[in-house]
Amino acid sequence: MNDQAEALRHMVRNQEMSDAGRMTRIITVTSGKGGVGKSNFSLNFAIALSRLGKKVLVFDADISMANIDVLMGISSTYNLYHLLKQEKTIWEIIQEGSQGVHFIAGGSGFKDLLDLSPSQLDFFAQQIGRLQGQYDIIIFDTGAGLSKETVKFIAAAQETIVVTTPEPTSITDAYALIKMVTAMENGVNFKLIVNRAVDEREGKATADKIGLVARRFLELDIPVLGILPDDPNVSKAVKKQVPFGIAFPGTDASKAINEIAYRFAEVPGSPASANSGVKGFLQRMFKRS
Ligand SMILES: Nc1ncnc2c1ncn2[C@@H]1O[C@H](COP(=O)(O)OP(=O)(O)OP(=O)(O)O)[C@@H](O)[C@H]1O
Repeated sequence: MNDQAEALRHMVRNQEMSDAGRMTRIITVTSGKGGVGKSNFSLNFAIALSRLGKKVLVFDADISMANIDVLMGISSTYNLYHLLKQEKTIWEIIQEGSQGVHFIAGGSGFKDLLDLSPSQLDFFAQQIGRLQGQYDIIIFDTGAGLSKETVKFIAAAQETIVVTTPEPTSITDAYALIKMVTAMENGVNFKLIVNRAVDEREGKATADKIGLVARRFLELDIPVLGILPDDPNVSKAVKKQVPFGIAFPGTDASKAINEIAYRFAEVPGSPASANSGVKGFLQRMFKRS
């Protein structure tokens, strides 16, 4: 086991007593179209929440195109692949990233998380179960589009954030994703992030387009969690491999994400029940469909 994993394991164990009652809020971040800024949002949202004193874990659940570690310029020795192969425990694949945010790097090599053998699935569920009470917020950053496993993450999470840009292709794909998930799963709690808006007006118009059709054809209300501006410093930060919230704390995108995190943290998640937290997540993730 590497030193960092050892240190994390001890840290988490030491906190087990005091944190046992923590109710973890589980969020899935997804998008219909690729390249809309989902991973940048997930990571910088986690950093902003961490600055507000929340203990956050980002789980890179994009099995084919994982890149949360790349966005932070951290090379990961162990990742999701090693957990799924039962080679490492959950504590051995959790790493500490920027601003104290913990993360699990995505692994490649698995076509589908749900094509695991029963013993691999058992191990996975048991290891995820160990996260119970350890974090305030766990963010699952999924791949774009609608794979079988993304649907499972969406169905299992308490809240699903759909990221879109104002481009018509992105809007169409975001709505298609919401529509397809709604046809398969009941009661998904969607929220919308409009990324790369040239101004507030364009952001609101984008949200209205999705909100209107969702209300009319799906009878769904999709609240807007926030609007992020198109900001050249985001791309500069990506090239530097430093999250934009850290590389450019005063830039427009950072200010917007801090506000979004503040509002998000203010509003409690669903009330605590047997179905919330990690336990509820696992029950929904592995329920027979
Ligand atoms: N608010 C923004 N302003 C300007 N550029 C942005 C913004 N958000 C994202 N980008 C640009 O879009 C690129 C893609 O972002 P990101 O990798 O987060 O998208 P993604 O949706 O996670 O992609 P994938 O579908 O491949 O997982 C970034 O490298 C950055 O250059």
